[in-house]
Amino acid sequence: MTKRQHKLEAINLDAYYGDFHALKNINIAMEEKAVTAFIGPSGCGKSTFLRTLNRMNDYIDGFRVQGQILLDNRDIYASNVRVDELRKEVGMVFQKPNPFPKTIFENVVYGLKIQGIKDKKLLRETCEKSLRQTALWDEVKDKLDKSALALSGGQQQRLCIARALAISPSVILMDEPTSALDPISTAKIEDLIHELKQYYTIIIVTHNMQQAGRVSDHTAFFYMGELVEYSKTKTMFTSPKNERTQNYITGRFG
Ligand SMILES: Nc1ncnc2c1ncn2[C@@H]1O[C@H](COP(=O)(O)OP(=O)(O)OP(=O)(O)O)[C@@H](O)[C@H]1O
Repeated sequence: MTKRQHKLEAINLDAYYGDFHALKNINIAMEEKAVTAFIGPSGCGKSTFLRTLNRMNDYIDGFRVQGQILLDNRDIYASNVRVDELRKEVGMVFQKPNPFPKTIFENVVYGLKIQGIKDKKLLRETCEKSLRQTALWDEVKDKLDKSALALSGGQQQRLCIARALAISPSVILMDEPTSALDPISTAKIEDLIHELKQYYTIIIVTHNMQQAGRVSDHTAFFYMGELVEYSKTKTMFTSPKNERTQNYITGRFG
């Protein structure tokens, strides 16, 4: 078997909100075309870390990082990196589905249009392909010109994933993508994650340990800004090495 590549890597990464030290010397290498889950109690730094992976925190006043994040071995915080290019490569899906108040079609092709792509055939083809990838095509193909806001919450989240896929990223960051969804919609997104990992590197923040167990290949446990343990998901849930990990996954705190 060929050795799997590391798609993303953090090296001695520290992050601060002003004086507050939110991430402490994080070292982790995340595998290509696999799912990595970030777990840990509220406020431990999962979202902060996820957002450093496409520089989403750049918008926050007083936020700064030290150390490196390598994407395909290139430091994404290097001065010559174009953040708009980075975000094309590293897409993001948020906790609450956030479609724009536009048609389904316009939502999916939004990123392409921003890039100046006007070719109608290309836009239509990309729209269909992305909606098929998120198993939404059959449900919406007859109402592409209807408002995305009329879709159910679960459909809206799959639409947001389709919107992220339309710009051909290689990494998709998901910040608690199912926490606002019912169990059936959650199962659909989990199935989707399973399909998508053939083509994409997926990093997911989740509060739901069963979900981490179901969807991820590797799991990272964070606690108070530190990466406490990182291993294959099976190993983490059957024989965690650290007592804090054990306490967390057995529900003793959280
Ligand atoms: N914009 C901000 N300004 C200042 N501090 C922040 C900001 N965002 C997060 N923090 C702090 O950084 C720490 C980590 O927050 P983060 O949102 O990354 O945690 P989390 O593990 O994702 O939590 P949750 O599971 O509740 O979403 C927390 O102490 C939080 O209060």
